Amino acid sequence: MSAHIRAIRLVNFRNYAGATALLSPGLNVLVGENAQGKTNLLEALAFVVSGSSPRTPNDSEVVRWGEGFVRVEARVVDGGHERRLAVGYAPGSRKRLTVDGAPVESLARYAAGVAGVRAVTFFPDDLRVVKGSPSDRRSFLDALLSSLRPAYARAAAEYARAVQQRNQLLRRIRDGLSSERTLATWDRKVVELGLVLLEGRAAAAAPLDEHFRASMRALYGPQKAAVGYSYSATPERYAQALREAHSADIERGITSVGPHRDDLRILLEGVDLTTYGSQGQQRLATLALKFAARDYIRDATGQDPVLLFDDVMSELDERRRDYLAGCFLESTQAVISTTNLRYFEPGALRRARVLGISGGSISQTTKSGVDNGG
Ligand SMILES: Nc1ncnc2c1ncn2[C@@H]1O[C@H](COP(=O)(O)OP(=O)(O)OP(=O)(O)O)[C@@H](O)[C@H]1O
Repeated sequence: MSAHIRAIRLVNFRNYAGATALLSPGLNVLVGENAQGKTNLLEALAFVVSGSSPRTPNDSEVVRWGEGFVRVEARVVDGGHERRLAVGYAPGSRKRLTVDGAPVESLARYAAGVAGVRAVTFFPDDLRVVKGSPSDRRSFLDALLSSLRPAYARAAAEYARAVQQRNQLLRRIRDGLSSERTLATWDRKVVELGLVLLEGRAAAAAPLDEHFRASMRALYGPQKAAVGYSYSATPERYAQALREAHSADIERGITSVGPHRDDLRILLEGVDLTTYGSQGQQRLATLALKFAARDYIRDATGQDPVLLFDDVMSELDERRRDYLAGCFLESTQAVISTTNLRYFEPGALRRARVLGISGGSISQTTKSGVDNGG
């Protein structure tokens, strides 16, 4: 069986001064009124599993206002084995990541599942993956691939820096401060790193498409859905395309070709959902992409990631809600927030662990069903 989170402790995490929650395998429901801390608890679960927040690149934001540090601990059960994870951060110092008390020096390694557990998250902002800009879709792909391979995460970070430096050089050439001959060195570096990204993304494209189609069939309907990678230059043509763009790039002062210009196209019956999708279609396609990510991780690792989904039920019709509740119940572990328990049918709730969230505290309600959790 795949790993699941048995318990989490939050200290100074957003609106939580100090709180503990026990979780079960299968479905866990966080219920509470608006602005009580449901989203923050889901974020804390992702924070302790991956070492950073999926909602903000700025760690200081998760530190409770007026406090000097944040700490989140979790106990993860993997087969018969239990691991203790902890992420601590004080603004101005390095983030501290530990597994069973031993420091993990590299965030990329921690994020790529060193602790034996991964998460797929859904926050309302994630609708951007479908309706937002190409960079939102690239971030989705990069986060997924980084959660599987620290080498990919490192290449993505180095590639972004290399492109920035190349752009600076382009502007210097344009302003007559450097010679065009100096570009060749940067082209080589950019291509070397860019190819790591292109090859990783290309290898993921077909399985993601297959999983996305299957999820859309179940969530949306029989219409043909597809997700496809759209290149500014294919891996084979990349180096040449970069060379051919030299004079245009110098004129504009930006690198116009490479994985930082690519996109993921999300289609339903051939129609681009980014441009033409209805709200409901965009929402279901976002969810289907998240399930596709789950399936991709499962194929790659043999382990089910934990699903952390914020307020997914409210905008869906009853049939789709019931279908989703079934998926969550069958997951290794799903933690789902809601303002209203009526979005779950009674049979599903009986098999779920329900946690009440109010004003930054968590009340543990009992769970009749799969196990008694603790
Ligand atoms: N760093 C922080 N320190 C203290 N409080 C914070 C911090 N960041 C956010 N908050 C507060 O936490 C509260 C709870 O937010 P959260 O998004 O978790 O609510 P929620 O229960 O998911 O509500 P909703 O149902 O409206 O989405 C908000 O009032 C927010 O202002």
